[in-house]
Amino acid sequence: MQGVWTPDQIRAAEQRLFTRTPEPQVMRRAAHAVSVHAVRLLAECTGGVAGRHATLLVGAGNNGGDALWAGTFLRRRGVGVTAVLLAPDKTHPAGLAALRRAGGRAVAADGPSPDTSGIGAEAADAVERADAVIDGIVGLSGRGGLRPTAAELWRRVTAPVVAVDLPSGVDPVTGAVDGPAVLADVTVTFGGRRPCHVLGAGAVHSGDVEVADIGLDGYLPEPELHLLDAAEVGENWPVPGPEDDKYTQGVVGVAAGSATFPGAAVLASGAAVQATSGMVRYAGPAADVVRSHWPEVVATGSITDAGRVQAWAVGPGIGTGASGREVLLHVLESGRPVCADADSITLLANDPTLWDARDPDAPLVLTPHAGEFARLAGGEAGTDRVSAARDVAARFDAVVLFKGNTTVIAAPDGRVLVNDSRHAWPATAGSGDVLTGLLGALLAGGVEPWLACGYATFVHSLAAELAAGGGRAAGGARSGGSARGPAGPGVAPADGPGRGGTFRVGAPIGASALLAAVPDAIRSVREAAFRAAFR
Ligand SMILES: NC(=O)C1=CN([C@@H]2O[C@H](COP(=O)(O)OP(=O)(O)OC[C@H]3O[C@@H](n4cnc5c(N)ncnc54)[C@H](O)[C@@H]3O)[C@@H](O)[C@H]2O)[C@@H](O)CC1
Ligand SMILES: [K+]
Repeated sequence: MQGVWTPDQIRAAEQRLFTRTPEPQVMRRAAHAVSVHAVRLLAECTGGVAGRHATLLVGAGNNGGDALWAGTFLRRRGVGVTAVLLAPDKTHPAGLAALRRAGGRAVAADGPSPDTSGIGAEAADAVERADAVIDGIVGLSGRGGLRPTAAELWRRVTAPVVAVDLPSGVDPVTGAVDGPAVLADVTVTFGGRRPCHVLGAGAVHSGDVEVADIGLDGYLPEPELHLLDAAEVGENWPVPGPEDDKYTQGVVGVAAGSATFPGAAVLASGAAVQATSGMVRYAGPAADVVRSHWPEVVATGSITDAGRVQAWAVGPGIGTGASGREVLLHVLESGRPVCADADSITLLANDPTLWDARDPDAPLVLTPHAGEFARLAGGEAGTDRVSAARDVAARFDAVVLFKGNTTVIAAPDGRVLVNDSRHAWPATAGSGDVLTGLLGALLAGGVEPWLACGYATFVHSLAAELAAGGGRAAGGARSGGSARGPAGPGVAPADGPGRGGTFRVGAPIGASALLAAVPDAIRSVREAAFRAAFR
């Protein structure tokens, strides 16, 4: 599992590090890592390094200092470097002196300009003609969107971008973007990811995040957030062992759908079938339809005849009336782990007496989207979705999987996992029903609920991407080093509506296609685990 630390945690760790290693030395280490990635990007995007030109956007603080030192290292590789200074009076003095000594040039951002932008002609030229841009406008101390001069410079950037620490203009803590902000191809950060690299729009603006070692390891506390990787998901996805039969792997019960709306039942049951080799039971009015789609499901018309299960997935399409309430009550009283989604969340939010039916020892997972979350919480989540999810998890003693482009998974004890899918392919009707089925299967397989949410979300998101045939591409950032491709000198990036990963190839999918891709997604994470084990 990878960690994510808040700016305050990072700053405190840096202060402890500085008692052993002088601050300028740490900065040079950070800057060297930035220069390494800038060299890589230059080589990939222009086919060369020496003789190319990098432009540094330099703000008032240490983030600008990092950029200036990175420029100094680039000079040693024969790269022409121009620093555009946004606050000439406050520019990091040692960094600026070092760049000048190395033969780099510095120009003020504002100055006599041929237009009304206020950007000096030299600065405009340096930005527009750059082969690569290094964003050192603002880092951990950033607040709000880019200020006007920085925004005007950014508007002129067409070259690939390496952001220092984080893309300027993105809120370091929440990842929110509420003004102009840099869209980076690569963000080089130090010691560990910050929340803005994985939350909300910040995850997209960061592009590929590279974590450089600056010696912080021994000084960092428990991370604020956690991220899963494919290998970890694959290693822990339950598959049958030599001693297993259909019962020992855990039987999952699905209570979803209605006679008039059987789709949710088909999708949730199908997801459970694809996720587990054990047994799936379905109970509800869509039993015939479920059976016809998934003959392996043991389906019955009534929740009271469902038989024994090790976990329940309940809610999609059950309705918020009396029959839905009966189903939910039965499931909550079963004493089994429950994944409660969709209508069951609305039922719980509307009728607090339902909580009394719950066996306090049985884990409960709630999987709200924004509207359901607001109903549960009694108000909108706002921009700090992590704190909001943590509060609701503690309040209801449940694991809360708060859906969104970044899914936030909070446990009642305060642990938080995030899944920064950086694509929105799962935003399609019925995709939540698939997630519910996956989660039910993992809970029935005995996976710890917080992790089960993380594994299910990871596979769900990957299945959507595989089904869509997605990946970032033309006009956008590199994806696995491929999107911009190894273009020759002078080859412009392909046209596209965005930079920094905002444009994606692939085609929209429906939930059935997502569901069909689940086995491929599981196969892919298991392969990642296999490769990691033999690395
Ligand atoms: N403490 C250290 O020595 C180290 C810090 N590092 C770098 O230092 C950075 C933090 O440096 P600082 O604390 O000096 O602050 P920053 O460089 O993040 O910010 C500098 C100033 O920019 C201004 N600013 C805030 N929001 C802005 C916006 N939206 N647009 C334009 N200007 C804005 C503020 O006046 C702020 O004080 C980190 O992000 C990292 O890049 C690294 O060198 C590692 C070591
Ligand atoms: K930056």
